[in-house]
Amino acid sequence: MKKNDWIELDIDDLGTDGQGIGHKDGAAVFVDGALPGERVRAKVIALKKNYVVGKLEEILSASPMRVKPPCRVFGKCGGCSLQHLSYAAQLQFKQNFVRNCIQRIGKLELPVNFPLPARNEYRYRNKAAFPVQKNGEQIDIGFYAAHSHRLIDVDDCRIQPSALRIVMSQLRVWLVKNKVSIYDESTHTGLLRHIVLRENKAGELMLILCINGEDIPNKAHLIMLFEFVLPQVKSIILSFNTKRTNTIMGGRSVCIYGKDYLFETLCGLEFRIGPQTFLQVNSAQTEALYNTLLRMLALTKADTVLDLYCGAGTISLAAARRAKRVIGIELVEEAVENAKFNAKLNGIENAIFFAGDTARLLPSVLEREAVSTVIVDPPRKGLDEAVVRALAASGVPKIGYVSCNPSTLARDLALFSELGYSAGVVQPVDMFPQTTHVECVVVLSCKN
Ligand SMILES: C[S@@+](CC[C@H](N)C(=O)[O-])C[C@H]1O[C@@H](n2cnc3c(N)ncnc32)[C@H](O)[C@@H]1O
Repeated sequence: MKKNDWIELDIDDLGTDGQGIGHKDGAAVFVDGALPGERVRAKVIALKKNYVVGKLEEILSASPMRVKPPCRVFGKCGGCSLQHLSYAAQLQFKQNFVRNCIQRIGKLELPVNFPLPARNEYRYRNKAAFPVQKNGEQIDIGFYAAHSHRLIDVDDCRIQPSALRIVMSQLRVWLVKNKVSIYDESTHTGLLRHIVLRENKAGELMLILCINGEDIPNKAHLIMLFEFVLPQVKSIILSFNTKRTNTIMGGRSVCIYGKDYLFETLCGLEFRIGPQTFLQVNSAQTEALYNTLLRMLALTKADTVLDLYCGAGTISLAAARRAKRVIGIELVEEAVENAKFNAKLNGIENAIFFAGDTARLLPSVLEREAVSTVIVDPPRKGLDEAVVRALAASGVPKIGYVSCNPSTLARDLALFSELGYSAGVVQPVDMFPQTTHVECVVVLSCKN
């Protein structure tokens, strides 16, 4: 095979980013947009050391699992990668993906259940974050194309809140009328960098403008555009981010309209959520995730629970109702303030929270407290090795691991297994339909 060759091949697998994988002349060929069970014609566009990249030119025989993607920028935008696959087949893909990670990375043989399906296949996200770029005279607001910083302009996104459309059009009016300058990452000049929208289950919205500066022009006009047209906007925040960084939010923020928080109801509890505070992006499915974890942990009023990476205390407070006592640890101070507030708001008196890095705070907490169960819900990079070693050295009887990345989960389970823990069944929970992402819950028990 050489570049620009036309090839025909059968697709027999899906890659981690949702690309179809077939084989030709002994090489794996990755073809974006092709599905297992299909015969396709592709043009060779790159020959890498271990694989070939083909561009889909024609589907010669289509998979019965193929569906028509509803989004007009599907295939261009780097957001969703599975809109062309039926939802049932997406779930099957996710189960296989988790199983492969556990076997290949973790070298473990664990039962992996079929994923709990999401209640909504579209419009399920409660948070949208869009970069803004100047494109000649036009302002592009949207998503980056896959593996690039090239922006695909969008006026709606099918997995985001439906209010997004109106938010985008009102923002464009304000941007143009007030000649708001747009951030240019190559020169580190210009004001507006990102737009973030959060929505709670009641449909209330928080709009966050991430700016490279200290203020925006004509705030009154911006507020007026939302106050009358979209009264669901309860909060407008400026987040100051003047660093040369890919991080979206800056460390400081100020509320210029309404309140600097939204309330969300999860598992029958109320949570105050600030602009910096992590919240699972699929609120409806978050309840399924937490209920799955709590069912698998089977907490009793004798348990002292340590909830690591606790965010605004959402899991902690749901666990506190079933346990003797809960201790939460979280890096972001605003989230910890919200967690403390949320405990009071819900009349929960058996939960306390500490702000700081888990690896730093963990040893002293484990020494002080007779912890019977630990919950970990780390970011995608998984657990620091020091955290796994500290937990294993403490001999805590039970660990509930919530993971948004099956690869790092498998790596961490392997280390726990070496250090005397055995993992039970892995339960994937689909929080992210139309994408290859999947959340997993697994409970580990100390063997001694
Ligand atoms: C996947 S979220 C889980 C949050 C919470 N359990 C929930 O369900 O909403 C991971 C959390 O870990 C926090 N975090 C990241 N690094 C941390 C660290 N080194 N120590 C403590 N918390 C950290 C993040 O701020 C975030 O709130």
